[in-house]
This record gives sequence, structure tokens and C-alpha cells, in this order.
Amino acid sequence: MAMQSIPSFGSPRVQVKTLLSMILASTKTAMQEYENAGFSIPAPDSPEAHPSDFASNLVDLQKSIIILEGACCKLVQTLAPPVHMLRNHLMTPAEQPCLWVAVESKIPDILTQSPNGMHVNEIAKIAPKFLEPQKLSHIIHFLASRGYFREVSYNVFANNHLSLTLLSSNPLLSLLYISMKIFSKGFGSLPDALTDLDYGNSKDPDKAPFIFAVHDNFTGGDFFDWLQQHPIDKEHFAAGMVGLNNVSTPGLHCGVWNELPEGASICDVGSGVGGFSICLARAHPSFKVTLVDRREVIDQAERFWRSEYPQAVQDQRAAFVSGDFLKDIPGGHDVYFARHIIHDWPDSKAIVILGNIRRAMRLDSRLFIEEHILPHSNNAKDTRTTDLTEETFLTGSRRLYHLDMLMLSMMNAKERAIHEFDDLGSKVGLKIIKRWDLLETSLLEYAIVSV
Ligand SMILES: C[S@@+](CC[C@H](N)C(=O)[O-])C[C@H]1O[C@@H](n2cnc3c(N)ncnc32)[C@H](O)[C@@H]1O
Repeated sequence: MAMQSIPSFGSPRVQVKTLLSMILASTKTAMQEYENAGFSIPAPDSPEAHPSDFASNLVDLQKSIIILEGACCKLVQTLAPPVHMLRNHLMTPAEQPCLWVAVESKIPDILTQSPNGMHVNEIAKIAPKFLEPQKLSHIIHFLASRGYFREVSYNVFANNHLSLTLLSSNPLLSLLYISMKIFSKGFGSLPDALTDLDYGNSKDPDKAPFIFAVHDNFTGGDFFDWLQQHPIDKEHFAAGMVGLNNVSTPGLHCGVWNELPEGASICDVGSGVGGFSICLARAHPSFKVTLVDRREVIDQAERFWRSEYPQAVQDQRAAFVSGDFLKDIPGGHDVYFARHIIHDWPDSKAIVILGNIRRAMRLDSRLFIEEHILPHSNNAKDTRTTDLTEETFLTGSRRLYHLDMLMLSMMNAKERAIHEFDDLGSKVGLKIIKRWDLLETSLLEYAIVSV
């Protein structure tokens, strides 16, 4: 897509025109991408999934959607009175709980039996948990106003394209659960935790805002320690990570994995249950994958692989090592890979993890870190642009800053800009030698610079 840019100081009229042309261009690109991939444009009211829903390689489509979304928001923000925007933000707390009521009561699953719609009284009768029909009507009306479900006639609802994402088979819903039940505790305590003398000044994960919220009922430690003491939450966290992998596979499609020799051994540091490495092992059956995580998670990982990919376990192409990456990481692998690990930790601990990986590496080992990268820069000439460019909308994606806040509130950690990843590496004799753009994340390759 051609890049458009105007100075941020252009007149509002010019800005509006630029935004409109971005909206037009990105809409055309999105439509073209569907056509190029052989798909029709999805119908929002359709009660059936669209074949593109499961296509993870439509990167240009995803890019055009990010630009379209950013430009639409900016346009509304430009033209709307500011209190309009503020009032919109005041409404967000109801969204996740209402979505979760729909999921837990299996409303989308129930509606698949009735594509032309079902009365709310009937839905309430079939729902697995007690739901008072009038209250349920409030919930579904609210969700329909947000684009989930279609109201066919008064109080008669049908699934639509968006509500299909709430089917109980979608593992990503575990992220909705942890977001609503767990992450909300961290966010909710931010104002008090940030101004608390003890917690506010600390960069220790054991003193993160989330721990401030739960400390009365917690024996101490960081969020991952807390998770181990809460089995249902732990299961949801693992499932959510797997679900996330299903919607963010460009990392797998990036050419680097094809460069590796047959039989390469890959150490997935902080693997979780192996949402990424199970896809990697399937795509490259000669690779040997070693998963490293906390003991309880590694037990969970082994169960997950035995159920999802037993052949790999039987052929000893997957090994499960319990350990603490803040202490030690198994040595001698061809490749070290860590996805969404460094962002979980403040600098002092991130340096320890990278240092341990560095010590585990052979001189010819390769190291790949997959993370979100903030668009800040420490180069004065290269500071984040305030121009209205497509690049601005891509890198300034709101999800990035949401994650940054999430890391702060859960672990006193953060998302980082590229120079911060450079700085971390330089502390332990590593240097970034290549960056692959994976749309929302980047894959950074580090090499050893000092022995
Ligand atoms: C955000 S998850 C990322 C999981 C996986 N890399 C992925 O992308 O799906 C962070 C992982 O780090 C693990 N972890 C946290 N502290 C750890 C420690 N001290 N040693 C080993 N693993 C740890 C957690 O159990 C969790 O599985």
C-alpha cells in the first residue's frame, strides 16, 4: 500500500480529508485481499463461519484492517465533542462481563440450533445455568448493540458472524475469562497501588498492582506463583496462550524456520504448554523441541502434547524440562526461542533471563525473541511520528499499549522499544542482528558479541 503522510499541524480540514482517503484506500485493499484469496466478503449477519475466519496468513488484510480501524477512530475523535469520547469510555466496564455471561450460558452454542432466531425465554430455558429471562434480555440487547448477535424481532436473537467467536469451542475465550476475572484485578488496583509507598516505588513483580489487589489472600510471590495456586485460572491461562497462537501464526510462516537444518534442536524458553512449538513441530517434523517452564506448567504441557500430538512425544521429538529460567536454562541447543517472556519481567529480571540464555548457547546457537515492539525511539531524529501515516496506525495499534499496561499491572513489567531490547542484550553480551516484522509482534535475532 502506498504510504500517505501529512504534517500533524495540517488544518483539521486537510486531516479529515487525509483520514477519509486512508479509509477508502484501506477498505479497497481489504476487499481486494479477500478477492485475491478467493473469498467473498464476509456477511456480518451470517450465522455461519466464513472460510477466511481460519486463515492466519492474510497479513495484508490484517494490516489494512488496523489502518482502517485507526483512521475511523481518529476521524470520529477529530469531529466528535471530547465529552462524547469520554462518555464512550465510561461504558466499557460492562462489556467483558456481558460477553462472559453469553459464553458461560452457551448462548451462541444454543443459537446454532436455530439459525433464524430464538426467543430469549427459550434461550433461558435451555441455558446450562439459571438465567432470569428478562435479565438475559438486557444482556443480549447490550451485546447486540456492540455487534454481537442479531435481533430478528423483539427479544428473538440469532447468531451473526461476530457472535460465532463466542462459541465454547474457541480457546481464545479463555483469554476473555482471565481478562475479566484476573487482569481486571490488576487494572482495578492501579490507582491505589501506584500511590502506595511500598508498592508504588517498587519494580519487583511481587509488588505489582495485581499483587496489591490479592495480597490479603496470597502467601506471596509474583503473578505466576499466584496462578499455580489457582488451578482453574491456570488452565484458562494455558488455553488462552494456545488460542492466541491460533490467531497469530505469522511467526510460524516467517522464513527463518526454513533456514534451520534438518533435525535442528529448539529450546522453547518459558514455553507454556507449547502453543507455538506444537505448531512448529507439526510444520517441521524433523525438529526436536524442548519445552522449558515451571514444573506445574510442564506437567500441563506434557498432558497437552500427549493428547494433541502424541506422535511427537512417542518419537521423542518433544522433551519436557521443568525449571526456573531465572536460575538456569538447558545448554547446547541449536536454537533458543522465547515468546512473550521478556515483556513479563522488569529490566533487572529480563537481564537475568537473557544472561541465562546466553550462557546456555553454544557459539553457533541462534536466539530468537518474539515480542511486541513499542514505536518509541531514543534517536532524536527518529522519534515517534505524529503525522497521519499508515505506519503510525500500524505501530501505534491500541493493543500494544493495552499490553504495556497489562504488563505493568500484573508484573511491574513493560513492553519495550527496539533500543530497550538492544540495551538488555548489551548487558549480557548479545546484540540484535535481525528483526522480522510479524505485524503485531516482531521476531528479534540476537547473536553473541562477547565470549
Ligand atoms: C506469557 S506466558 C508465554 C508462554 C509461551 N511462550 C507462549 O508464547 O505461548 C509466560 C510463561 O512463562 C512461564 N514462567 C514464568 N516464570 C517462570 C520461571 N521463573 N521459569 C520458567 N518459566 C516461567 C509461565 O509459566 C508462562 O508459561
